[in-house]
Amino acid sequence: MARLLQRSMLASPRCPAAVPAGAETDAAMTTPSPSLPSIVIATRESQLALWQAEHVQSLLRARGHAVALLGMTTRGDQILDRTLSKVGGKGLFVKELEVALEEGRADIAVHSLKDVPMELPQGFALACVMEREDPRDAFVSPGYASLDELPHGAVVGTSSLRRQVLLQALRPDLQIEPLRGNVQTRLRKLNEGQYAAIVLAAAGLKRLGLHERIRAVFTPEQMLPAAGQGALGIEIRGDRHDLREALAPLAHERTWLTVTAERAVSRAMGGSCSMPLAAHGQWDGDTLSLRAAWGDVAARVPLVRAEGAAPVHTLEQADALGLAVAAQLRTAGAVGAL
Ligand SMILES: NCc1[nH]cc(CCC(=O)O)c1CC(=O)O
Repeated sequence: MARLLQRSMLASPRCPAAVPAGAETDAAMTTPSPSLPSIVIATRESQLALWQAEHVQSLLRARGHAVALLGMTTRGDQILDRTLSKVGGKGLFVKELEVALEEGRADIAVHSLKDVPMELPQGFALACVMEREDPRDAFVSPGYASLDELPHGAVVGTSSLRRQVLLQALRPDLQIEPLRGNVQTRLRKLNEGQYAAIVLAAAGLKRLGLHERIRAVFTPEQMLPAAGQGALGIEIRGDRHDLREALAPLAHERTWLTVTAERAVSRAMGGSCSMPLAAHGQWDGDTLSLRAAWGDVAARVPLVRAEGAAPVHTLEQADALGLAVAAQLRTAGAVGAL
């Protein structure tokens, strides 16, 4: 299912940040230039996906491109009753968008990198990675200010295996219950009283203007983020060289290097959302420090952790750091899927 979205349908008063200051008001900059490619963005229709697509739309418009959105529903949006890891994982949110790129109905797809499989299918490429939002996880609860305040045995909602094992490591007494759906659906279920607290990515809440729902953010020491969390990636068909130039100004080099290292850990471990895996990079000058954690929900294996650091200037160096940290994880007892 796909349809071209009208501007009026997308008006989202909750997300003023979707329009960078000055971008839409400067008529000279937003008048499409006939010499630049016009661009159709394929997007899911959750509020977060729309925010992200509109964000890219406004950045490209500010550079003189005519940009339209093509809204579509993916399998991942339809299957809401089962844990994603059981029904096919990350690819579920991207496949339909790739078909639109393949058929030329759209030119680019904007993704939360966290949801993008480590290896893109043949014929597709990541044209750029954009500046990262807050990569941390957020504690959201109407009744409690932090994880420490939760009473013994409290019910916490998350369907992420990573969050599940990391929460269990912090508080073995908690009862972790599945929680699916887009950000708004998850908040509604929390409001309905099914959970004492839930854990969500801070980035999604901030993008949707829902900062005030965040009671506490977990430090990476407490809850190591997922590879790519908080970063957006733009996917194109590999043969669309005409678009690479248009998208290059949207790239954020530091973020790209960081998430390349993080994603290399996932790739080396055969990571999918059926494997609890965290990978998070932080900079100290030109040195990238990369930490990773692996766990096994069923076997209740204690968490395996590894870390490494190296000066990183190229994507190859970032990738090598990720592979080295993955190798350490395996030495320490982590079992990859490959
Ligand atoms: N799996 C769903 C998903 N994909 C990306 C985000 C948040 C935004 C981001 O990480 O960029 C979320 C929601 C969440 O994990 O709370």
